[in-house]
Amino acid sequence: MASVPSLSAQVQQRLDAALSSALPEAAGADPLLRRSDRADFQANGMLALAKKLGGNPRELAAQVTGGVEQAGLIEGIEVSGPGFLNITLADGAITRTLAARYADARLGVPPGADPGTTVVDYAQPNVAKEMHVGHLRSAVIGDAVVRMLEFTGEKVVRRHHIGDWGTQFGMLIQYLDEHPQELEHDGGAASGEEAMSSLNRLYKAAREVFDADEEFKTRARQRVVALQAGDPETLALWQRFVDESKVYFYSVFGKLDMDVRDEDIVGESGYNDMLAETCRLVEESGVGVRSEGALCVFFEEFKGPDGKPTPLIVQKSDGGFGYAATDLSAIRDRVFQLKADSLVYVVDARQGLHFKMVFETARRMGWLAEGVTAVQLAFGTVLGADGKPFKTRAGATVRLEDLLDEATERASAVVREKARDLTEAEIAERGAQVGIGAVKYADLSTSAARDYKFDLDQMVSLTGDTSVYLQYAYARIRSILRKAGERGPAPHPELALEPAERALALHLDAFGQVVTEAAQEYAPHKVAAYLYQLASLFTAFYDQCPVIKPEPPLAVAENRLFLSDLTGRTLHEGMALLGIRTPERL
Ligand SMILES: NC(=[NH2+])NCCC[C@H](N)C(=O)O
Repeated sequence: MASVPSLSAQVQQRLDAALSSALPEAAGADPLLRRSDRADFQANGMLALAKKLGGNPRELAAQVTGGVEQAGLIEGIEVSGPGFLNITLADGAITRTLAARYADARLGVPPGADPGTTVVDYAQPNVAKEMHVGHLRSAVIGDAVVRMLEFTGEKVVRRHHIGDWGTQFGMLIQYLDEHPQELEHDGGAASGEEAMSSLNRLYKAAREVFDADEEFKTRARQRVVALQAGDPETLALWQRFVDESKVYFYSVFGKLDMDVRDEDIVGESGYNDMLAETCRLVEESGVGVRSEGALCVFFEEFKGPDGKPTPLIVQKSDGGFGYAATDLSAIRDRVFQLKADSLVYVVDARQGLHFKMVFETARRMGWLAEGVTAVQLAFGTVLGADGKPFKTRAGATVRLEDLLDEATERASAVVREKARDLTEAEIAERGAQVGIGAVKYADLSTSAARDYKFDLDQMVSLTGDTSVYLQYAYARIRSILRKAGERGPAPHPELALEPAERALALHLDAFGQVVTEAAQEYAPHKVAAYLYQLASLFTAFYDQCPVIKPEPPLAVAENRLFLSDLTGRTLHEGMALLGIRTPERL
């Protein structure tokens, strides 16, 4: 079923028609329509237009006003101030539009007009290493971006570009070869925590031998060569590190309630076969030049942290390939094999220079040609309460699993306090949904580029801009609908709307536009801000407009139940786009 145009789209259409018949030369000009508290909508576009055409804005506004078709949609339209149009909608039109929305499973989010293929590079931890809060941000933001894009009809290819290749594996593999029992677990598969702690133990032990024993060092270096040459025995040992790490990754992603699929994990090693070719192309085209043996691309425009222009090193002087060669190869794969027209990299802002140089190199190579965009969705740093990068008291990186477990524990305490008739199992389940939701929402509700403070107390708070507040609003709506008994939700366009009903209804109308914009801009925080406002407007509505007690007339009750139900569904869908659960009861 086709989505119903929003009220603002309907008004826009009538204004466009009036504008082009009043002034054919102004056809297509943007009337700059927005929500307003003075009327329902305000259009400010006449000012700029009059300036451009050299007329009087108030006169132009009056002329357009006279030509707007009002029937069935607009109750009043008047010119105010220097030439604004204030537009009030007919109550019945508002309710009718939302009633059509009610029957639309997409809640007014239009399927993308021209869907393409987007590769989202996110949730990319490193093999044999602990995940940190930066990996959490990439996972949470990337997951929301994927969900939003998919909902708007875009074809999405997920890529978890894990760090699974490089010289550091020589030492680890050699050590494992000499101590094969190190990654063996009694009783089958290890838990994520066990997997990571054995990897940590192994890393430490290997490092110690590596630093103390020259002969081991030599053997470790030979292992790097064997790995790069594709020696089967060496590859098999390497694979054990990858598999062990995946047990750990999956357990963290599982706790985050994220579904990561094996086929989407294409780590650095996945581009190994392309590296030599990538370098050859870069060198032969002249885009890269040899400098002291290394293959470099130079830029006037990008300066390193020291203020001097830094080159992108595609191949080191010893012949080794690094991070950049892999990313350049990944671009070729994504553009030419996966046929992507958009590439999004959800990566820490501190890798900004790397991506600028990689994208510019790919542009010079013609790999990122017209019609293909590449952006880094750069995110800021997670800070501790002290405003410094988030660390434990002892200065160590915080273990992600501990963090998530603590969030769940705290949330369970909040749930238990409020719970009247929940079993322990239910409390644990809700605790996880609330706790993980809180961590995700805190991350998603600030724009990605900004740093934010990791403050669990604030995150699980019932008041303020938190996921718990939104989850409670949802659970409250579900409870109202259950309590309504015989009376059910039904729209009544014949009824006049109270101000709080009207404000809620007009906000509900905007969902499609907000989601479309947020998806296009890779900006989940816009959805979060929308939902917070929705929950706040619902609270005001529920305070001012009785739904169940004192019992309103049947039609009024049904109409309010209808607004409540649509609010609930919108909250549910919006939270789902952020990857956050909305339990039926809390
Ligand atoms: N295509 C990419 N370079 N993606 C980002 C990878 C992030 C890297 N593994 C890290 O932990 O920092």
